[in-house]
Amino acid sequence: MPTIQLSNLTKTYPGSTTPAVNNINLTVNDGEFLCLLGPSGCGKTTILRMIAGIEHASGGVISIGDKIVDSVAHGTYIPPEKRGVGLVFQSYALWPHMTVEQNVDFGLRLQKVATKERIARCQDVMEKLRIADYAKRYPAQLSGGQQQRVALARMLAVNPGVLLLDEPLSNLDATLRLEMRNELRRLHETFGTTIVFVSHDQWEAMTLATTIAVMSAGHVQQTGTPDEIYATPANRFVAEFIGTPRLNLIPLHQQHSQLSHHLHQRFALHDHTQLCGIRPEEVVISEGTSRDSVPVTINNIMPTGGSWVIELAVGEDRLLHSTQLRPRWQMHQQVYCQLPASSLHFFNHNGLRHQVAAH
Ligand SMILES: Nc1ncnc2c1ncn2[C@@H]1O[C@H](COP(=O)(O)OP(=O)(O)OP(=O)(O)O)[C@@H](O)[C@H]1O
Repeated sequence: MPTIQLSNLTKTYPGSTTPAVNNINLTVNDGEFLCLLGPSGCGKTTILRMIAGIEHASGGVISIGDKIVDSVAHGTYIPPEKRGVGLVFQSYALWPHMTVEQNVDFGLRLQKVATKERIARCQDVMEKLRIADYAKRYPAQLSGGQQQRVALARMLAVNPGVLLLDEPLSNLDATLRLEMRNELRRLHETFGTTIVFVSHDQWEAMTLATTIAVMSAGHVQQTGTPDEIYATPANRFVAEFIGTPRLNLIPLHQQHSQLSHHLHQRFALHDHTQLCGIRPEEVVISEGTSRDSVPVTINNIMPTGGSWVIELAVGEDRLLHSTQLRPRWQMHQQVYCQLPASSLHFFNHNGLRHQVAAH
C-alpha cells in the first residue's frame, strides 16, 4: 500500500485571494488511518479532492507511492482513475437504478475484471460489510447506514491502495454513527488500507484515527497520535479545539486574578507567557487544604449524563472541573482546588506551547 506525500501543497481557488490550503506538508504512511480534523472551511475537503485528483493543486507536489501525481512545477497531473484511490463522499452517490450487487460490481466491470473473479470479490466484500442479504435490493430500499456500507463496499471491491473518506458518517443518526465507526475500524484492521478521513468531529477523529492532522484556516496546526494531540497540544488552537468541555485558559497578566497570582507564585513566568491551560478533568477538588491548593467556591453543578461539570469560582475567575464520579459537593460550598504542574500547558503571545520552570 502506498505512502501519500504532500509537499508544500497549496490551493487557491479561482477568484479567491486567500489560499484554501496553504503550503501544507503531510505524510500518510502505509496502512495509516489519518484524520484531517478541523472546523468548517479550513480546507479538509480540498486536500482530499486534490489527493483524489478531482481538484488540481495550485502549488506543491502530491506523490502516491513513488509516483508524483500532481505537480505544477513538473507539469505532472495524473487523472483520478489512474491514481489507485477510492473516494467516498458525504452523500454516497450510489447508482439508484442498480441493485446493491450491481453497485458493488460497478468498479470491477469498469476495470474489466473476469466474471468469475468479479462475482467472488463482490460476494466477499458484501459479506465483510454485512450487506450480502440486501444484494438484490435497490438503494432506495435501504437505510442510511446500509447505503453507507454499500458505498464503502463499492470502493473496497476494487481494492484501492488508498481510501479517501469525506465525512462519510455525517448523515447518520447517533446509533448508526457509532455502529459505522466500529465498522470502519474493523475494515481498517481487516484490509489494512491506508485511509484519509475528513471530519470536524473530534470524537470521531480520536476514536478512529491512528494519526490526526488538526487544521485551521488552510494550515496544519499539529500532526500526531490522538494521545499526543490531546496531551501535548502544540498551540492554543489545538488545545481549545480538542476536548469537551473545553480546556480552561487562565490569563497570566491580569492584576486581580487570584489564579494568575497563584501561578506566578509557583512558576517563573515571563511577559511572553500569556496563558495557562488545564483540562477540566485534570483540575482536582478536595475538602481540605494542601500544598499548592487554592480556595474555591462551587458555583454550579451541571449533570451531563453519566458525568458532571462543576464550575468553580475563584474571586472573579471561573474554572471548570469535570468528573465521572457523582459529586459530593453542595452549591456554594467552599472547597480547595489543585492545578497539578504536570497538567498545565503554557502558551506564549503567539499561542505556541512552551515550557516554564517551577520556582
Ligand atoms: N469550488 C470552490 N470554489 C471556490 N472556493 C471554494 C471551493 N470549494 C471550497 N472553497 C473554499 O475553500 C475553503 C476550504 O473549503 P473546504 O471545503 O476544503 O473546507 P472544509 O474544511 O472541508 O469545510 P467543511 O467541513 O465545511 O466541508 C473555504 O473557504 C471554501 O469556501
